[in-house]
Formats: sequence, structure tokens, C-alpha cells
Amino acid sequence: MTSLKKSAGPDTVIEAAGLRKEFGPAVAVDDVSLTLERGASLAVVGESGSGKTTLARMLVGLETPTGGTVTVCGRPRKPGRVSSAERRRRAREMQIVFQDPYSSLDKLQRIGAVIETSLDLHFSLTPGERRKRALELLEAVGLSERHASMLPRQLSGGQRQRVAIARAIAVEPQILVLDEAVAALDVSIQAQILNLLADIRERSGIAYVFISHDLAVVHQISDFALVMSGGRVVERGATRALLSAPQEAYTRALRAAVPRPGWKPERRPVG
Ligand SMILES: Nc1ncnc2c1ncn2[C@@H]1O[C@H](COP(=O)(O)OP(=O)(O)OP(=O)(O)O)[C@@H](O)[C@H]1O
Repeated sequence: MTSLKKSAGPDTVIEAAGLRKEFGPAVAVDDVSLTLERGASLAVVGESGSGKTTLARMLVGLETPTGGTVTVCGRPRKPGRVSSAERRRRAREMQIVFQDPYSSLDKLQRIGAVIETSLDLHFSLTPGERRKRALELLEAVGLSERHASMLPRQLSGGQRQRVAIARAIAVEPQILVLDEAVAALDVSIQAQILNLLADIRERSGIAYVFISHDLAVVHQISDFALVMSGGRVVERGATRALLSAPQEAYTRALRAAVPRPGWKPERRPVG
């Protein structure tokens, strides 16, 4: 399979301290701190409305915190308007993949062009080099030249999510934030995408922040996890330990609510 460049740089890629987000009188995120090490996979788990997406959006810079700080790859992120050069630099540090790739893909743009546009923004390549790299990236996510000439609507949901992942890793970021990235997919397709993500992390050293309400998914993809409830972190630790022996009543309740019959917190092969 195509090689992906191993990332280099500081050992801590995200340092967030005391993050808070208010929407009017409502507090969506309340005093959340976290650290993400290079190449690590951190899950943020919690029920709907617990503040996961708001936290992810603050990390990526799509939402301005009401309080607290975010430092990415050693540089504090300053709120406010940023130049397009700074936006590009930030994009090289961190990319995000959303739950619904269909809405984030241009419906009229062919898949090869989606990837080439991403490459064009960040690298000086000749048209030939760009096309070659786009095909390599599609191949890295299990798609082929045949898919490059298709439109998003001609692909399945799982294939579209592969395109969104290829577009994100094209930028060679240090960090990939995945916000419910497999939630809309069938369980067997979920497993394929989780395998793909594990493989990409192993080959590239990209660190993940994996936002999910699904403990079975979190268990397969993350080394560490934060459990959020009501905007706060109620428990944190190594995913395995946290899921096999949750200390907090809330985490126990979340685990009990996992809808898969016979689900056990042991590592299972996927695929
Ligand atoms: N733009 C906004 N304006 C007002 N309230 C918001 C906004 N975004 C989020 N909220 C509120 O903040 C709280 C946390 O929402 P958030 O989407 O972060 O939770 P979540 O854990 O990601 O849930 P879900 O999985 O359902 O998206 C919720 O009460 C939500 O209604």
C-alpha cells in the first residue's frame, strides 16, 4: 500500500486548558483540559448534548472559546480573524472529518479533483505530480483510479467517508479530528473505516481526536478517552481500563447503554 509520511514535530500536539463555551446563558463546555501526544488517539465520549462537538470545534478553531486556551504544535491559537496564510498553516496542523461527508463534498466536483484541490492549496506540485499523488491517496484509502472520475453521489456512504479521509490526510496534518466520523455507517462499513484509520495512524503517525457517543467504536480506535457529561469531563484514562472498570456512575451508565448484544470491553478484531 502507498506510504504515508511520518509526522515530525513537538511531542505534544494539542494542549487545551480550561476550555469553556457559553451559548447565551447555556454552558456547552465547562473547564475542559486535555493533552494529545504526537501519534496518539484520544476519544471524547459522551451522550448527545454533552459538549463533544463544541469541544472539537474549539480545538479546530471553528468555534471561539468563551474561556481557556488551545495550543497546537507548540503555538497558542489566538482567537479572531486570521490571514489566509495563517488559515493554511493551521490546516496543515489539524484537519477535521465530519459525520456526513456528503454535505462537506462539492456535489459537482469529481473525486480526483476533490483531492487535487486539497493538494493544490498546500503544495507546489506540477499537474502531473498532483494527479499522481491524488491517485496514491485514493489508493491509500482503498479507492482506485475508477473512483477518481466519479461524482460524490455515485459513491456509497463508506466510500464518501474514505474520500473525506483522503482529502484530510492529503494535507499531511499532525492531527485529525474525527467528529462522529463513522456514526452514519453500517456496522460492517464502520469496521472497515476504523481499520483504515488505525492503519493510517500506524503508517503516518497522525494523532487522532475521535469524537463518538459509541463506546464500542471508541474502544477500537483510541488509547485514551475523556468521558463528558453536561459539558464537563467526568472521567478520563486509558480507554481499556476506563471501559472495563469505569469509576464514575455516568460512565457505567453509558457502558450499560451500549446497544450491541453481547458487547464486552475486550479488544475485538475488526473487519
Ligand atoms: N451554536 C449553538 N448555539 C446554541 N447552543 C448550542 C450551539 N451548539 C451547541 N449548543 C448546545 O451546546 C450543548 C452541547 O452541544 P454539542 O453539540 O457540543 O454536544 P454533543 O455532545 O456533540 O452532542 P451531539 O452528539 O448530539 O452533537 C447542547 O446543549 C447544544 O444544544
